[in-house]
Amino acid sequence: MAMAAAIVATMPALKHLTRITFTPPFPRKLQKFHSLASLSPTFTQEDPEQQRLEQKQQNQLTNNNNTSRSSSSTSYFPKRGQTLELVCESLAFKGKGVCKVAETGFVVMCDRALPGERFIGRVTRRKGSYAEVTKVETITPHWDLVDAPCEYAPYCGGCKTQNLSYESQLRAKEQQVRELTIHVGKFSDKVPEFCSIMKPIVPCVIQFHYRNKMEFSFGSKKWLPKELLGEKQVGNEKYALGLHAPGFFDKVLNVDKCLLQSEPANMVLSAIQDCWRDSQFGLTPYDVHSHTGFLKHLMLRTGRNAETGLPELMVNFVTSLYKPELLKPLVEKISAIPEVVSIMNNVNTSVGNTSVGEEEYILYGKSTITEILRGLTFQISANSFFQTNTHQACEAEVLYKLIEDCAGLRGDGSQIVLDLFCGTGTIGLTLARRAKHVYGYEVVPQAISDAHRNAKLNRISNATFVQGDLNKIDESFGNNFPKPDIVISDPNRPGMHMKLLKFLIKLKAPRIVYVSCNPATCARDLDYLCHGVKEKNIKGCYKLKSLQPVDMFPHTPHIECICLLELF
Ligand SMILES: C[S@@+](CC[C@H](N)C(=O)[O-])C[C@H]1O[C@@H](n2cnc3c(N)ncnc32)[C@H](O)[C@@H]1O
Repeated sequence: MAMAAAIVATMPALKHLTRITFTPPFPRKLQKFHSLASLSPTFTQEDPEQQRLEQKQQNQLTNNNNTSRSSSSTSYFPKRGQTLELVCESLAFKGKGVCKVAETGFVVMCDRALPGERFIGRVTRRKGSYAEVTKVETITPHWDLVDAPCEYAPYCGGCKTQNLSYESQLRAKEQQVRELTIHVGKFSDKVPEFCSIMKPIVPCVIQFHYRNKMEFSFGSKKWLPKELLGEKQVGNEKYALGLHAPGFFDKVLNVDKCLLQSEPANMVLSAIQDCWRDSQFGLTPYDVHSHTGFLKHLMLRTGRNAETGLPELMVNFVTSLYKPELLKPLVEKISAIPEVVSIMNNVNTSVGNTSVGEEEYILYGKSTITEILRGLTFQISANSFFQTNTHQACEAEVLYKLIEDCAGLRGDGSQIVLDLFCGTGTIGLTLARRAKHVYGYEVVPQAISDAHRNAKLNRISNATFVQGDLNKIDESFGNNFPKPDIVISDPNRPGMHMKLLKFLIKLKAPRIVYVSCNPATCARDLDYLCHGVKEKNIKGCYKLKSLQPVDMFPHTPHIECICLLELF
């Protein structure tokens, strides 16, 4: 694969606006990665391959349950529209409740059903060996019920488990990782070492205001709860700014405040909510049906000033056109908030729901914000990935400390590190101080520029970052770096591509640290690396030494895992 160093061309300043044009053709490819950053499940435009995989894994799990059903009831399959009385037993993918139909043991999945909850569900669709239901009515609530502090919690697609005690959330996540490791990863829990491999989940001490990045959508159709559906909404009252309501790609739940993001970010959100519908400004939300309208998304990102440690904020307006004069009143209002140091405009003319623009403009301040991590300073641009839980990743340093411990660098400066899916270089640069050289690979050109800038900023000269798509590697991949002693792989939710897995099996680096934000694809990839793929005549060559779940996302179904693999 020809991997070219990133080129992010900066065009001459246009009056007060700086225009940054991206190297084509990457934005099309990025759509799916960045839409995954959203909190709303409906907003995510997931890769069909990923959906097939999740479906397969779901079937594998439910098959396990469904094959243990009594033979008299194995023919049972509920009909579409049928109502059933159900009890939720546990949580599975995307936080869906796993329930069994009494006397048959047949498994159904229900969004927003929580462990212990008895409810009436209506069958909506058949999916492989199981069925999906929607909740009609709760008969008795779930165990460990707590009051959800957020007023939007019953509807919002983000915090699905806010009214489940945090201890129960942790238990459910730990159980989910364990089940996936056994059923998808094919690791036996009957062997004595299984208990020592599976580490208990690391909780997150701060359970609110932990997210440093939130992406809200502008919409022309406000989502309303059932009880308000009759209310007439005229003109701009129909407009909304918030998160997509689960199940509706075209309806937006209006939110004035989000308890997951920082206080300054909430100040910005509230300031924008106060005025964006004002007809004198002529601002319109983008309509996903007619493909008209101007405002698409609002991204708020919180960092910290490297000298003072105080919060600093980036505001990114994603619009369908480049019309900075329309944004001027909003820019004037929010630039008055002292924490706001950067206001960006990503212009996205495509009909897709992505927040990455083909062009990016600075409307106010600088084009990056900073964050401090393990004594290093990182500059982050609007479209670069950065771990979203600042406390767990940066302040308490849980995640990066665990990664460093797993990497187990000797510290004599003799070892080579390969940092796959390196983003802005955070993992590689924190390891570079103890390594001979770090080689990082990443698809987003902006993230690669950030990584170069971050290496320079921290006076690290033993790190090389290269832009390229790790799903498209060919035989030549690996020719440009020496054999690594340690591979770090930190992919997005779809996990690693088969080409990359094959490369790693052939490469045979002594150690792999696999950092994953999707325990399902993580289990699949661990299975390939450790057990191989019979049909493809690929032999696995790694032993799973430890699997450590970390809660980076309280109240949401997401789980982070750090796995250590060693060559047998
Ligand atoms: C979970 S993030 C990890 C980033 C980084 N390791 C960190 O901790 O900040 C995954 C990264 O993989 C990148 N990525 C996604 N798909 C990729 C691909 N096919 N090839 C290379 N990089 C990819 C994303 O842009 C993102 O920066």
